[in-house]
Amino acid sequence: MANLLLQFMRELMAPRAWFLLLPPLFLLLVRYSVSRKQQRARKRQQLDDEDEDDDDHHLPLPPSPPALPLFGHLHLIGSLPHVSLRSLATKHGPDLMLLRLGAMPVLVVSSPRAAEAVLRTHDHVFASRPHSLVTEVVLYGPSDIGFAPYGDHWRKARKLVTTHLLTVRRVQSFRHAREEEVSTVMAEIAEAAAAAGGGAAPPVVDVGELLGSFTNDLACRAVMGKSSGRIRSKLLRQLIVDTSPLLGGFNVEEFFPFLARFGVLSKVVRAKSERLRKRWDELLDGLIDDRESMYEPMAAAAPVSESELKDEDQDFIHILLSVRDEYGLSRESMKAILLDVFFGGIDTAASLLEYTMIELIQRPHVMKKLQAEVRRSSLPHQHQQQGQEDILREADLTNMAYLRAVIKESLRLRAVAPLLAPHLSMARCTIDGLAAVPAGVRVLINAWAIARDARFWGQDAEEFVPERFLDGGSAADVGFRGTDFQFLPFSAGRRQCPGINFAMAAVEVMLANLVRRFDWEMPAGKAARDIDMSEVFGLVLHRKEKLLLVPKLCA
Ligand code: HEM
Repeated sequence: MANLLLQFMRELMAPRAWFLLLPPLFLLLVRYSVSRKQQRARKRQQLDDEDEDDDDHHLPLPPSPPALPLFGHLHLIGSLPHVSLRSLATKHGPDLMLLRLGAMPVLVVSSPRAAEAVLRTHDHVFASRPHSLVTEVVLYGPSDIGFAPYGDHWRKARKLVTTHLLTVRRVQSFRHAREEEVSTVMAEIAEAAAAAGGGAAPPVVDVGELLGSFTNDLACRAVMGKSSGRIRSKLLRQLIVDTSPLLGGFNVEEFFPFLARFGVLSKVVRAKSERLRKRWDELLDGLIDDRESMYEPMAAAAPVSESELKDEDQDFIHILLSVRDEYGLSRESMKAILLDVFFGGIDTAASLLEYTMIELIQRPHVMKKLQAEVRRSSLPHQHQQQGQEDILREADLTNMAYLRAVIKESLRLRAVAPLLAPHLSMARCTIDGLAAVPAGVRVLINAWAIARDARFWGQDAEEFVPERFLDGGSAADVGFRGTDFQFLPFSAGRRQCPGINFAMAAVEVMLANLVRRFDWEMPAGKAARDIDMSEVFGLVLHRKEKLLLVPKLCA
């Protein structure tokens, strides 16, 4: 896809859609030219009406680049929207910029000051999500947390997740599961590395695949108390990859809701989403049925509250079943929440780990420094359990400041969710006394651009320099928990990611072990600087190519 305009043309060229679209397109063009002026006049009037008693009522809308009729600014957005939006913002709105993608108004936020206004000062106004046919179908309503509009359902579901599923205590209770999974991955890599002896070609490991199965198995153990098995694991990861672009918020039918109203386009999108939902249904119903068949007889014999569940029964499905009545949870809501956990838990952490490995392999001095820290601090043999790989445990990581700095730097430079998730303005709002944002505007916070902006990070903003986060470094006091608006990998405010602890625990222990146990090299004939960094945009950014590296067992 060269850009969104091309994507639009491609949807139109779908064999069944083309002829059916002619009459609505014609009507659309007529309607568009007639109504454009009226719309502008109405909008101006609306702003004036809303603000009769408001000193700010003469505030302008945020700046916009010149637009095309009908398409608005769609033609300016390339296949990596966060990159296009950064270039546009530099020229037209370094803090705030108002675009029109088709018929959809979009506010682009590109500075910490503007991000703070949206995510803290006016959080209550911007805490909703735009409606989309895709989330309506794939996420059952949406009955999940991540895409639900702001309101009672979202509040309840969010409370359930933050007080029952992703608490600090619960995340700690998965420590053994994490360590076991790390141990399994280390054994697999060690086996591959050992196979290289006796003159055989050096083993090449698909690092992305290993990390993907690691985060996948961890999420499965949290959700259902055990790994998913190879086939389910593959199915799950493929489903996530297929869903991510649709949830990224750059879908044609969202730009042209009036086209969708004519039916044809919405039918195409609906059919695509329904196929996806059917695949999710099969998987999630299977998982819930499995656990329900264990839980129901237990609950019938002696009803158990969540606090009475034994540790080994504290998987998410079990907990959801035990609080089902208290929260009035339907089967659909349960599936939607599980989908959020899989979606949030698998791809994001795997992607972060993969990008971190690339940064390390491309910067041997950083890799050496990190290896020195994890190798110095390790006390592996005291912890080794029978039949398990000798790994660094989570308790060994407490004082590893460089490990944390490397992960933070990776979160900064390689934001896995570059535009966070789309927000929606629920009412008209004036920002910083600078500009007025109407109600019903989709809001994209370009966390990727903000985190690479030399105005806030210095001249080396585009460089991978973990030292900036160490004591005495320029960003020593900057954290990712939503109080520093130049660094928002998990966002801030009401919609902030509730999975931070879950993600960070997995990433830290895995990265520490990957670099402690092995030295990593590029396959023969390849140089680290040649790693292909082409990416596919979605809610989570993916690299297109596999990351193949050669592990060498460290003596
Ligand atoms: C490196 C890992 C992760 C990153 C970078 C990340 C990032 C994000 C971001 C940027 C958002 C959107 C915030 C907004 O719209 O303002 C989000 C939302 C969310 N994340 Fe994460 N996430 C990660 C891991 C996880 C994990 C492990 C889980 C669960 C197990 C999770 C569950 C969620 C949920 C449920 C939401 C929706 C929150 C809401 O709308 O109220 N995430 N995450």
